[in-house]
Amino acid sequence: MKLHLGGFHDCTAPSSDKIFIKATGGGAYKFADLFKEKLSVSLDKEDEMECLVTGANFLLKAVHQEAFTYLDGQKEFAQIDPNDLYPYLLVNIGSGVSMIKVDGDGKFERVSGTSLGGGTFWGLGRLLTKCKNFDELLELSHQGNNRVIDMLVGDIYGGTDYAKIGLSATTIASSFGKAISDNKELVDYKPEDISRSLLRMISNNIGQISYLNALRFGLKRIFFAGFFIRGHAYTMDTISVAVNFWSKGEAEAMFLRHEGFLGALGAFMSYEKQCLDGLTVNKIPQRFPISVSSAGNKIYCSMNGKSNGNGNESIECTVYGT
Ligand SMILES: Nc1ncnc2c1ncn2[C@@H]1O[C@H](COP(=O)(O)OP(=O)(O)OP(=O)(O)O)[C@@H](O)[C@H]1O
Ligand SMILES: CC(C)(CO)[C@@H](O)C(=O)NCCC(=O)O
Repeated sequence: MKLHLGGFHDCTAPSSDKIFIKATGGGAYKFADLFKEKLSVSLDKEDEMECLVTGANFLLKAVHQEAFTYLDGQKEFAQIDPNDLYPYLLVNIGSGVSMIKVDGDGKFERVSGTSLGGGTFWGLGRLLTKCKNFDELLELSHQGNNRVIDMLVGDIYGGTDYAKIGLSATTIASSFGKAISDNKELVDYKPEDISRSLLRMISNNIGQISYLNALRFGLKRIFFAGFFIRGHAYTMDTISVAVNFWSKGEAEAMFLRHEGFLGALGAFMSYEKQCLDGLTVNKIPQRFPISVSSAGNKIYCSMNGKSNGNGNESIECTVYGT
C-alpha cells in the first residue's frame, strides 16, 4: 500500500523513528510492532472515539449531501445546518457497536454500546451458513425470507395481528424462534433464510438500542455509521424500520455516505494538532487521489478524485489548523 511513503517524516528523530503515521482503533495497538518491524513505520495512536467524532463532525459540516435517510428503497439527502448540528447520537457499527452522544467539536460521551454488532452477524453467519466471506453472506440475505425461521406475531396468534398492543401479524415476535418447533436440522434451512434472519435480528436490535439511547438523552438525530453498513440497502432499511417502529415515527435513522472511514478520517485530521516544526508531510503517491501539504501550522489536504458517477466520489476538503 506504500504506507511507508506517506505519513510524517520527523527529520529530528533517530533514524528508527523517522516515519510515523496516525492510526486509531485496536489495530493501532495490536499491530504497532508489526508495522515497525515490517515497514519501519511508527504508529502514532489516536483515541478511537475521538477520531470517530472528529471524522463525523467534519463530514457532516463540510460535505454536501453527506447524510441521508433510507426507507422503502428511497434515499433522501438530509439538509444539515452546520450551525445546528449538535447534539446528535453517533452509532458506529463495526465488530461491536458504540453509541456516542456528540455535543460539539471534541465534546462527546460514549453513552452505550452493544456486543451484538457486525462481528456477530458475520461470525454467526459464517458458522451457520458456511459462507466464505462477508459479501457472500450479505448477498445471500437479499434472496432470503426471514419468516421461515423467525417466529412472527401471526405465528403465535393464529395469523392475526395483536392490534391492541400495536403489533401486526408480520412483526417478529422471536428472532429464530421457529427453529425450536420446526423439528428441522440446520441443513434443512436455506442459508439465504438464515442470513436474512440474522441481518434483521442484528439490525433491529441496534436500531432499538440506538433509539432508546436517543430517547434517554433527548437526541433528535441518530447517525449510523461503521463498516458494517457499507451502503447496503436492506441493512439500512431494517435499521430505519426499527427506529421508526420503536419511536412510533418520532425519530428517523440517518446514514453517512462515507460511513466506513470516520475513524481513519479523524486520525488523518489529527495531523493538524501536531506541531509541524521539523516535520515534512510526505505525499502519498499515485494510488490515492490525495495530496497533503503544510505551511506553518496549517495543513491543507485535498482528495480530488474524479467523479465515478455513483455518488461515491472522493471528497474535496481543506483543513485549517488554528
Ligand atoms: N468485506 C468485509 N469483510 C469483513 N467484514 C465486513 C466486510 N464488509 C463489511 N464487514 C462488516 O464490518 C465489520 C467490521 O467493521 P469495522 O472494520 O468497522 O469494525 P472493527 O474496527 O473491527 O470493530 P470495532 O469498531 O468493534 O473495533 C465486520 O464484522 C462485518 O460485519
Ligand atoms: C470495544 C470497541 C469500542 C472496539 O472498537 C467496540 O468493539 C465496541 O464498542 N464494542 C461493544 C462493547 C459494549 O459496549 O458492549
